[in-house]
Amino acid sequence: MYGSDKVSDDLELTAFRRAEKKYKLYYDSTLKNKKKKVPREVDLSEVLDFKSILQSFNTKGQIPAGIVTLENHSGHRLFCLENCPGFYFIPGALSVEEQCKWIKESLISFPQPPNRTNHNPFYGPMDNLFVAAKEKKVFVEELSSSPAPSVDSSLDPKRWKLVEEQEVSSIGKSCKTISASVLLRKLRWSTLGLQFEWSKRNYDVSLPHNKIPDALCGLAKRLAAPAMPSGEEFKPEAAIVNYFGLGDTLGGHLDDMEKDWSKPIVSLSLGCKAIFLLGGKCKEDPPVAMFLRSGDVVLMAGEARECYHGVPRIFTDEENAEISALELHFSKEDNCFLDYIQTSRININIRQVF
Ligand SMILES: O=C(O)CCC(=O)C(=O)O
Ligand SMILES: [Fe+2]
Repeated sequence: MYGSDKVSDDLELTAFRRAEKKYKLYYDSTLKNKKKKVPREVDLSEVLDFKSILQSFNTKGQIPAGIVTLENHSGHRLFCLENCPGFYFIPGALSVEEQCKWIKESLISFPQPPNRTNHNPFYGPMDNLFVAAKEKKVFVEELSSSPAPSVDSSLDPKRWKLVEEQEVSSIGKSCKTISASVLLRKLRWSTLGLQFEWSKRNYDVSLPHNKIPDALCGLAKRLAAPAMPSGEEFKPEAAIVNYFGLGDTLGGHLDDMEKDWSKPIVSLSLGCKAIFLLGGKCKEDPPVAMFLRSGDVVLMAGEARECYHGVPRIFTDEENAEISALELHFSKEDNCFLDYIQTSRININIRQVF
């Protein structure tokens, strides 16, 4: 494509789409670097950095124009944007211990049935994916003529059996196999509490579900408090856990399937640093880009719930991922968590549905 065509093509895109393109991971393929993929350089100078805003507020009492700050009951500093009422950013709201706890839960217990994941339609409800990946197990398709009825009626009735790596060679070549570690890498979401049905873009209350775990419920209630209508307590009824690997993005969208938009969405960031885009009520409005680091929390309530938002980029390189505290913590534990989080980001967003 000629340069001039590219410019006019870009002008036809919405401002939100242009920002997504600006920050997305692309690789430069120069002749010299045919073998090694080199990420294209991106100008990050316009990305809001609440960590440094917090630092300069704490040291010099300075705050950039258009940003206001307040303190919550646990002494955390919150930042709001003057032109986006209902948006709150709490840098470093979660301690390293809390971050590690929620990373582990996101990998071990949140993808467990009856919670559903992006793997359900193909593989059916899947137990202990993380442990299976750690033990290098392999899923083998069972070629049964009378498959057991599955919990989720939309599922492909094929059933998958977990076997040890060594057993694979003794299984007929006609059976499909896939290693648990590949499936763990391909885990993109799990849903907790009331189950969100992506195909219908709605909650399907008839699907079996567990309540949001008490500890997550308590955390969400505490974090949500500053964004709640006065005198009301947040009721966490559903959560979506997003798993991002290098190159994964979350396109611009609105979360509009909950009944009462005065209630916030409580969004926790874990693992590698990301860029978050907060746009306006239409995609033509230019979005604000900001960094989301492990431990940051975002609340979106009221008008902010009507704003397009998305995640065009995560950073997994040593300099930009900013996960050294997590690495230190996990290096004393199981290597599997360390391996996973070094190239991943997890987002848990908690919602009141009714
Ligand atoms: O990953 C994030 O920070 C945002 C997630 C989000 O917007 C969503 O799941 O609706
Ligand atoms: Fe969202």
